[in-house]
Amino acid sequence: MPAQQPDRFGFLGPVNTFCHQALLSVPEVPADPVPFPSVPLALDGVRTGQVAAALVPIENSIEGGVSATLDNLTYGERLVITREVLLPVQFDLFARPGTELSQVRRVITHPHASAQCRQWLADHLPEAQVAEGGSTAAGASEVADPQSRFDATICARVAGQANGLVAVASEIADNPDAVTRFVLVTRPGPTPEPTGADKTTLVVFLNDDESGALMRMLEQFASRGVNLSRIESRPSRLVRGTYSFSIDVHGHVADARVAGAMKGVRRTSREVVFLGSYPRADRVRPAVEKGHGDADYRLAEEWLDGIRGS
Ligand SMILES: O=C(O)C(=O)Cc1ccccc1
Repeated sequence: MPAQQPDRFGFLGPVNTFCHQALLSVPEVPADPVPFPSVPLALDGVRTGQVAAALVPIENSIEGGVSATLDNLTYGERLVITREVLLPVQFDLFARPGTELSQVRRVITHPHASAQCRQWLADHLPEAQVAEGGSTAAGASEVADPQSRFDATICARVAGQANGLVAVASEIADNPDAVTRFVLVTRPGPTPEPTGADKTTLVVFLNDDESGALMRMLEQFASRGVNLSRIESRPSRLVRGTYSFSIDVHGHVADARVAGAMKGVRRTSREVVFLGSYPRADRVRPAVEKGHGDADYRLAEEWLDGIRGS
């Protein structure tokens, strides 16, 4: 069993991945974070107590959700998100010194990096084979090996330079404003206090044989003025041909309107997985619609208690 580092945080490594950069951007992270070669291994490191928490990518603004993270959090032993970190990402094509762009035949990188440079690759390296690496920095370290069968990698500048590579093309992302969202994940414990600018992540398994089940689930949020910032379907591993919905909700489970919506969804769906309430990275506070504030719920509760004589 790997050494226990209960005061340290893990991340998708090796050093100089985007994930590493995102972790270093959080001021209160303990020193010496621990690199893991994949998202499942980083999350298992948290489950076994090897590290206290791990930062992993969950979504990027071009390619969408990171399935390795979404599925592991849904089906693996329960973990919760306690924080999110947003990182603008820029990609360069790095190769061993002396390599020309025209000589690049084989590229290795993380699939989310190649996906975000798809058009550039089609325009500039239409014949190149692009292989999947565990991370962008792992790709850089592979290409740095003179015996490597790969000629180039798509990675962050810091990863290319740290591995002694040179940029054969710079800023090759199809969308220069791409942002990746990372989440800090821990074993279940106290939910972070509400800040007024929070997010809640849920996975909902609907009753698939009921027509309109998705619409009724969305109504639970809409009727309480609760906005969603992400909803995506993933194939359900429980019943073939069915899907779960991974959802980010604006608000905290301590907000009465969010709790009310969650109870409504729980009553009317097959299963709901709570993956945590945590502060929003952009600190934007949602406008609470009239009649949906905590005080409104409290007054209505007191009114009903009065009627019931309780
Ligand atoms: O491979 C990395 O560097 C990561 O942190 C995963 C990733 C890959 C591409 C864009 C953002 C994050």
